[in-house]
Amino acid sequence: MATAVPVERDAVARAFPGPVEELALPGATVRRVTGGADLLAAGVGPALAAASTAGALTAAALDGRPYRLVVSAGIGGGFLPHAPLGSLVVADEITAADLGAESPDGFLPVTDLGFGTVTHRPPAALVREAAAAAGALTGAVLTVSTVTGTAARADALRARHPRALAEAMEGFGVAEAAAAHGVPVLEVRAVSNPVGPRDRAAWRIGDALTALAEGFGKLAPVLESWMQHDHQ
Ligand SMILES: O=C(O)c1cccc(C(=O)CC[C@H]2O[C@@H](n3cnc4c(=O)[nH]cnc43)[C@H](O)[C@@H]2O)c1
Repeated sequence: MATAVPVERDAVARAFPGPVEELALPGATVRRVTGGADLLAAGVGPALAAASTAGALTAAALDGRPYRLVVSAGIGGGFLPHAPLGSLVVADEITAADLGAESPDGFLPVTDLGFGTVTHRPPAALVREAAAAAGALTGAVLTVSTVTGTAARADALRARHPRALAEAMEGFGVAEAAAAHGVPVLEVRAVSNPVGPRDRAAWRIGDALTALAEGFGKLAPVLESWMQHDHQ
C-alpha cells in the first residue's frame, strides 16, 4: 500500500494490525505487517511516488517475495456533486491528466505526442469487489502535478474527463511502477476537499482520514483474498 504521507499510511495501517517490521530502502521505509501488507509513505507527487514504489517493488522481488498487488491510497479532491467530502472512491481508471503538451487547440495527452501511456486500469473484478465492500464510488481518478485551484481548471478537467470523480497526485506514478513490474494496481481515495477554487477552509482532512481508515477496514479482507489467489 503506497500513501503519500505518514498520516495516510497510519490511517491505512489501522486495517492491518499485528507486529510491524521496518525495512529501510533508499529514499523510503517500508512497514511490513506480519502476515499482512507492506505499507509505504512514498512521498507527494507522481515522480517521488513512482520512485519509492519502484524501489519497494524491486526490493520485494529481489527478496523472493514479489508483490501481487500495489495499492495507491490517500486523500484527494472530489469532483462535486458526484464525490462529496468524506466519500471514498475506488478508481476504475487511473489517468495522468496533465502529462502532455498545451496547444492553441487545447491540451494534448502525451500519447498524442507518440509517447507512453496516460491511463492504467485496475482489474475490473477487484474494483467491483473493493467498492462493494467499502461502500465506495467507482470512476476515474486523475493524477495531477498541480492541485486544481480554480473553477476554470476544474471545468477543463471535467470536460476532458467526464468520468472523473477525484484528483490526487500519486496514483499514476504508483501505477507506472507497478506496471513496470507486471503487477496489478488499485487506487483508493477519500475525499478531503472539493476540486475547484482554492479554499483552505473547505478542507476536511480529518474526516477524510477517518473515511480512509474505515474504508480499508472493510477492504482489507478483499485485498488479502485477492493476493492469495491467482488472477491470470
Ligand atoms: O494548497 C492547496 O490549495 C492544496 C489543496 C489541496 C491539497 C493540497 C495538498 O498539498 C495536499 C496534496 C496531497 O493530498 C492529495 N490531495 C488532496 N487533495 C487534493 C486535490 O484536490 N488535488 C490533488 N491532490 C490532492 C495529493 O495526492 C497529495 O498527496 C494543497
